[in-house]
Amino acid sequence: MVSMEVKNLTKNYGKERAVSEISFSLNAGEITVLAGPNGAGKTTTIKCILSLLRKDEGEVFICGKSIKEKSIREKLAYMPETPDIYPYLTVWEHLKFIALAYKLDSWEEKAQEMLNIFGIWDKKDQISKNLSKGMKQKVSICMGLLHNPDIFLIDEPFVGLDPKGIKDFKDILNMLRKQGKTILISTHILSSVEELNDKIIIMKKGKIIANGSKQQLKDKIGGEENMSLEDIFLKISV
Ligand SMILES: Nc1ncnc2c1ncn2[C@@H]1O[C@H](COP(=O)(O)OP(=O)(O)OP(=O)(O)O)[C@@H](O)[C@H]1O
Repeated sequence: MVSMEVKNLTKNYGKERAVSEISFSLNAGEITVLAGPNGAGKTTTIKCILSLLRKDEGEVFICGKSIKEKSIREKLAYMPETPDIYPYLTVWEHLKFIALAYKLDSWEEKAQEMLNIFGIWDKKDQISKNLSKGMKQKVSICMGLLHNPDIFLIDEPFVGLDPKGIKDFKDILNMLRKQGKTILISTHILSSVEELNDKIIIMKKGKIIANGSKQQLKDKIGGEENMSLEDIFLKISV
């Protein structure tokens, strides 16, 4: 089932066209990997979807409804590459902030469970300024999960996480997929999503140059059976 549809999205920075009339859809219960060389337009695309950047043209629909409706935007969670957290709030206050913003009831148990999964429960009263980069990333992930959104847009999720953090986050992504959530992961580290993709979208110079399952992309280039996602990407994008 299609849960998000992007139609003809275009974004210019001044005279430079960063994203050029791209269209794609994301399905519920699937993980889509958004890949592309530096400057391909991946972050611009995600930020336009979230209305963090004003798009020049195009429309985004969530379950058939325009993303312009505020209530629809609450279905989304964004996990940026650089954790967007407040230096003088404690870890727990960040989660409380999300609970207040989304008017959540009985959020504490879930918040505690998530902090435990990521091994940062003992940091709950620490101000975020003093956390390591990976710990900040974990707080940002917990914030994204707390309001139980349906669609996750995630930029470089594994950069900065330690091996256990990566494994825990992969387990969470798999669980969300099983729950029927929609997940878009933008990453350069394709080995990290080798087992974690249903569809791959490859962008280059603001355009989509490939879109399909790993098998479909492999067939497109006549690749060998055991070809890795990284090899497929390099063959298509270079
Ligand atoms: N604020 C900005 N002002 C002007 N140009 C920008 C701005 N942000 C991005 N660009 C340009 O838009 C294009 C797409 O950039 P974008 O950051 O979306 O690419 P990306 O695929 O996310 O790259 P990376 O993998 O390096 O993070 C690039 O040519 C970049 O220089």
